[in-house]
Amino acid sequence: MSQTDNIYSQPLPQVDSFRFDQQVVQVFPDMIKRSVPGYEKIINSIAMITQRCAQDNSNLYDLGCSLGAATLSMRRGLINKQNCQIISVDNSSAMVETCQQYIQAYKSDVPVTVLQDDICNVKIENASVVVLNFTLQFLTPEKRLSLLTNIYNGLLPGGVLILSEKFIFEDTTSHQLLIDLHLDFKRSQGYSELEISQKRSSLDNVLISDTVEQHYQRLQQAGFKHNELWYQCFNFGSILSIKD
Ligand SMILES: Nc1ncnc2c1ncn2[C@@H]1O[C@H](C[S@+](CC[C@H]([NH3+])C(=O)[O-])CC(=O)[O-])[C@@H](O)[C@H]1O
Ligand SMILES: O=C(O)C(=O)Cc1ccccc1
Repeated sequence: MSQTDNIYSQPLPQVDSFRFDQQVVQVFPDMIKRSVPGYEKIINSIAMITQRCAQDNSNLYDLGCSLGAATLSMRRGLINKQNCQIISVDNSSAMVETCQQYIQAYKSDVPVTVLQDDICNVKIENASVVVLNFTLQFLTPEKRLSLLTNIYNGLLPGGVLILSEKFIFEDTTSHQLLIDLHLDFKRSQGYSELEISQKRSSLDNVLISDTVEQHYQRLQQAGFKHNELWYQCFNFGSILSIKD
């Protein structure tokens, strides 16, 4: 299945900006598991949140689905729900192609549609669960509020948004320690100093993090009144937002 991520293991003459291309697709499950502390916990919890929050006759969205890990988790949470469908969206053609294969590999009665599109162009409608699992951070900051507003407007009463992100922290002492702990996590997963530093420069200006407070503010501006951090490990975490 997935290969070991060694994309940044050799010195590169020039480190290009990070892209979700075919090379990344080939190692993606390994890369994300070894780079994001708590990733598997969040993926597994998405099934539990879905089981409790999905509504009969509704749509569920996985925005920035990559290879569909969150889609498959949502689908596992949909047992005993009637007439639900999942719409999974990613703008990387390489991701979408392989995602289709992953989804088809597991049999299920729940229909899944995988779309190659910018998530900013997708109309969210009749939604009970929307997942943004480490995707919002890759959108230019100016586009973030309108996406969240679109999601809020497309959610049914009682519908939820699961928003997972890499955070920054206003308190510089806490910020530095949590960043260092993330680097320790990557070292513990077998990444070398060279891999860590080349990956970091490839993500410069590509992955733009906000503070938890900035997320709360933006979610409130979008209309969400109930926003709570339900999981955090170092500088990675996930917010659950509920529409009244
Ligand atoms: N504007 C956009 N429109 C559509 N897709 C986008 C856009 N910008 C970025 N993406 C896509 O968002 C995904 C982010 S990865 C999500 C992991 C997944 N959710 C997981 O639960 O495994 C997170 C990470 O690698 O840290 C990539 O597949 C991009 O192509
Ligand atoms: O690798 C990192 O340092 C990250 O911040 C997380 C990540 C994981 C997978 C793709 C891009 C970023």
